[in-house]
Amino acid sequence: MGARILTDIEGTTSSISFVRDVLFPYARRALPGFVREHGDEPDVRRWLDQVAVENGGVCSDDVIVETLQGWIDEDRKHTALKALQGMVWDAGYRNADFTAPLYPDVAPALRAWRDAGVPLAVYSSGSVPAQKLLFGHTDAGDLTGVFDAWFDTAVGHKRDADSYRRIAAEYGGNAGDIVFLSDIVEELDAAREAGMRTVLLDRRADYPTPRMGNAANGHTRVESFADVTF
Ligand SMILES: CSCCC(=O)C(=O)COP(=O)(O)O
Ligand SMILES: [Mg+2]
Repeated sequence: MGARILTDIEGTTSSISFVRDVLFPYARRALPGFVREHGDEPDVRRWLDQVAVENGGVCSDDVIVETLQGWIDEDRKHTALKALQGMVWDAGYRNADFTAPLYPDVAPALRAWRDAGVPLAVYSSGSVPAQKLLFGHTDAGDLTGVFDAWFDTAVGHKRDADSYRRIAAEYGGNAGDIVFLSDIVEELDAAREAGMRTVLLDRRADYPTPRMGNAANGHTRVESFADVTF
């Protein structure tokens, strides 16, 4: 079987600043109103209840919202936060409050790989619905159709090799056929431990100092999707 691509989002297909300076502040601002309006819906309540449990049990929605806002400030990759953020961003994309900028090399490469028959998948800490929203509203159009599979922290955390083993089992093929693209060395280390091939995206806009030598920890290093080979 040939190569299969698995890509991260933040720092890999889209800038860190889009996620930190646009998406996270939007979610932070919109969360109180969202919880007031939708907090009784079972699909929302179950995530709010998980946050309450982490807070030691029963607590008010105001406390839950403050907890979630604190987690946003810490960039915590908690599955409940990520699920709720995705629901909040839905309104932002639908109202055209923002679109998702991709690095300019990303859409052409994804389309070319797709046209060449290379399977494509996403693995992000953002929930699968949030991933689909982002790729459905990029500045290069709706790219959801290029992807064959989507993975989030339901398979486990991104620095844990077992997450990549689960992805390999679900995505199909051998782990060694999967090429994981990410800006985070610790994620690439975990993917390599699971047998995947790895490519470090080292984008100047996100990482002003090039990560050469030890800083790349043996992972193939590129600055653009145009330079990814497999
Ligand atoms: C699905 S877009 C939002 C990305 C996000 O919430 C996040 O935490 C970024 O994580 P990634 O694993 O893509 O670096
Ligand atoms: Mg990333």
